[in-house]
Amino acid sequence: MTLPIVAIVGRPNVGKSTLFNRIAGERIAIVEDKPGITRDRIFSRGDWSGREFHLIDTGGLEFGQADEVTDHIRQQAELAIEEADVIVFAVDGREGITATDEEVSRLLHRSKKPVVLAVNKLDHVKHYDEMYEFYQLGFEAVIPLSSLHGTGTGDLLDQVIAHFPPAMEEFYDNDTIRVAIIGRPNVGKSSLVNRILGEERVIVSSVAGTTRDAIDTPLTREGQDFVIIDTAGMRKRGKVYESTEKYSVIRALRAIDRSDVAVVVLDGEEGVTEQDKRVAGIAHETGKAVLFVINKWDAVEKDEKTMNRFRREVLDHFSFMDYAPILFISAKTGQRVAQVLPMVQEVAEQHALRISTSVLNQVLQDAVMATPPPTSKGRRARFSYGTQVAVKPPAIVLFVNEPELFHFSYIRYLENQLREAFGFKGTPVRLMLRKKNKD
Ligand SMILES: Nc1nc2c(ncn2[C@@H]2O[C@H](COP(=O)(O)OP(=O)(O)OP(=O)(O)O)[C@@H](O)[C@H]2O)c(=O)[nH]1
Ligand SMILES: Nc1nc2c(ncn2[C@@H]2O[C@H](COP(=O)(O)OP(=O)(O)OP(=O)(O)O)[C@@H](O)[C@H]2O)c(=O)[nH]1
Repeated sequence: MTLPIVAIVGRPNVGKSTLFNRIAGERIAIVEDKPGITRDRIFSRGDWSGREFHLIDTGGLEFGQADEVTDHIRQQAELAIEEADVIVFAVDGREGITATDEEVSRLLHRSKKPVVLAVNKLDHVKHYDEMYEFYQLGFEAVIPLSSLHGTGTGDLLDQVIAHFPPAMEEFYDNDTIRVAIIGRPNVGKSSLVNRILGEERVIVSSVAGTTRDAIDTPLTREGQDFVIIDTAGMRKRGKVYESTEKYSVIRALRAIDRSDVAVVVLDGEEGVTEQDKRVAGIAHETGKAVLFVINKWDAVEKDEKTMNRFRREVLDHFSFMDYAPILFISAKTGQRVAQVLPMVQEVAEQHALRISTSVLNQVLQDAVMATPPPTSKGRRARFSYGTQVAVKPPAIVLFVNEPELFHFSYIRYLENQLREAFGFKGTPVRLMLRKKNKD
């Protein structure tokens, strides 16, 4: 399902980042616990009243050609207008309306996108009168709030989700493997898609795109249906933000949401960049199966150690995704491109793997026997049993006596034991601790 995108825009210092952190709050904290994940505090997920969404702080985006502050804000607003489903326009309730606020308002009005005006920095109810002036900007939803204290953000989110488009239906049946080809600009995504479609064993069906902003290509290979979710349809040539690398992350978000498997394309010539980490991190956090494809391998000067060196580089940067297989290919010459779809199929199967409770517990009991859980503060950690509660990705609940006695490193140990026994190649595995009630 495609999650709606909410973008926060506004001039500098009105409190966009503070508001972003407030809304993203808990999730950011959770994510930061995991070592190795880049947290740039520009993209996050939020949820409110059971509706999940992506949140973007456009203030954190860099725009190549912006010299003036107003240029910069205009570009943020344009990006929000293009990409967001709902725009949160933040202003400083203490300073009143500025010329820049008025200019942004005009742009937003012209776009006809739903806008919720967040009148920030009203830390006390007695300041709420300040908000009335902002009705002059012509937006219907005007919400007084304090991002600092967290007051008013609930009312803001009520308004935001009221403007969400209805949940979009997927047309593909459950057996169809949905593949997102993602990566930063110029790594060769389009070239790879074209190569795959040109493969002998692939039958491309002619069904047109099924959602409003992605071009989907359904195909069949040896009886297995796939759909390649291409982000090309979202490309708007000539826009200022086209040149910004972070823009491509927004494109990737949409595609990843709808996929089972994310094929993360890296440039073999250039190596791994921060941007790659951001894109791949999204696939990991959203629980998709992942396959790394190192493209342009034809252009890399190689000796017998090059492949291993690159593999190590990938592992260094993506230590939190060491489950993902790595393929070295050339979209240009076609080298190993024929292995991409079979590998996608393999990780998709692992992503949907269901382990019976009895088999699961044999493995877990053996693991606990071999290395018992730690003792801490004189209390002994005890594991009772585990059960798989979900697939895509596999999620396993571990019932224990005291969840807080189980450290990250021990959970990681159990995960490794499960991977050794069951594979789970290419898929994240979620392990969750629950306190077992005394019986
Ligand atoms: N009193 C008060 N101060 C706030 C509130 N929200 C943000 N601030 C302060 O305003 C300043 C700017 O906040 P930021 O969140 O960095 O603002 P921003 O809009 O992201 O700024 P840029 O990154 O420059 O675009 C900081 O000193 C915040 O602590 C609020 O609700 N009340
Ligand atoms: N040497 C070499 N060049 C490649 C290979 N694959 C793609 N390229 C080149 O890399 C450039 C970018 O390829 P695209 O397929 O357009 O890359 P993309 O990732 O779709 O780029 P965006 O549309 O900007 O997102 C082009 O000049 C391709 O010819 C490859 O396997 N080897």
